[in-house]
Amino acid sequence: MTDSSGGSRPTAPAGSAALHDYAESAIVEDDALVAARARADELGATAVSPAVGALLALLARATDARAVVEIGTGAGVSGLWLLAGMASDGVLTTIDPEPEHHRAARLSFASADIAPGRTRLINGTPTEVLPRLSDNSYDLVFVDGPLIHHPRHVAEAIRMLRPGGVVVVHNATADGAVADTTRTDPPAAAARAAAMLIADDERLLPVVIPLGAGVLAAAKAR
Ligand SMILES: C[S@@+](CC[C@H](N)C(=O)[O-])C[C@H]1O[C@@H](n2cnc3c(N)ncnc32)[C@H](O)[C@@H]1O
Repeated sequence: MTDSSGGSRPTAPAGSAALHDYAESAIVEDDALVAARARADELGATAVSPAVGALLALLARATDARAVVEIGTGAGVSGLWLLAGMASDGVLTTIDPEPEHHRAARLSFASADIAPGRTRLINGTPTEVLPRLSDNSYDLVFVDGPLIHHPRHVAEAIRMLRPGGVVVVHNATADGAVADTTRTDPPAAAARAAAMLIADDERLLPVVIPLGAGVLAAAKAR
């Protein structure tokens, strides 16, 4: 899905906004993703940007992911990207409390010819559902629910990750507020608390990736 055709590929100019634009415009989404993105817009379930999607696929492939948990299904945009990078027999477990979002995601998965057995959609709030998922069992956990719940979701994600697994937190900088010590509002505090849970865990190797709404990724020691 990356445009490697040469002639029409944008060149990378200097400057962080231009670099950001370049990173996003270098990714070309297929028809199923374009349709899923339109469903997400209709529902107001803000989807990951194309570059964040490509990063999810890359991390799924790098971890040879067979068991992935997603917190916040939306209309299935990030799910499609995760499935694109996962092993062909991998299963995506994706959790969302909104039945309408799951209906849209089912359409998105079907229109991309994803076999029904490769997705497990769990309707419920992640704080109720996650404690039922096993410790040390998942290759990748993607956290993309409401920012205010990130600390609880990240704590569960760390517990569920297998050694060598990767946690990916979306909207991790709260639009940059996480670095501004004067910001003590609940979203900024939640983003900071989630980041500290990761920073304070010696088993985790973290990095902040300035793509889309800001991504924090961390690999668990083997
Ligand atoms: C940003 S959207 C997810 C977008 C999706 N990951 C994608 O990129 O296509 C956040 C999702 O979290 C769900 N959500 C709402 N309330 C929630 C809650 N209390 N806990 C977890 N998820 C919730 C929403 O229904 C919404 O679908």
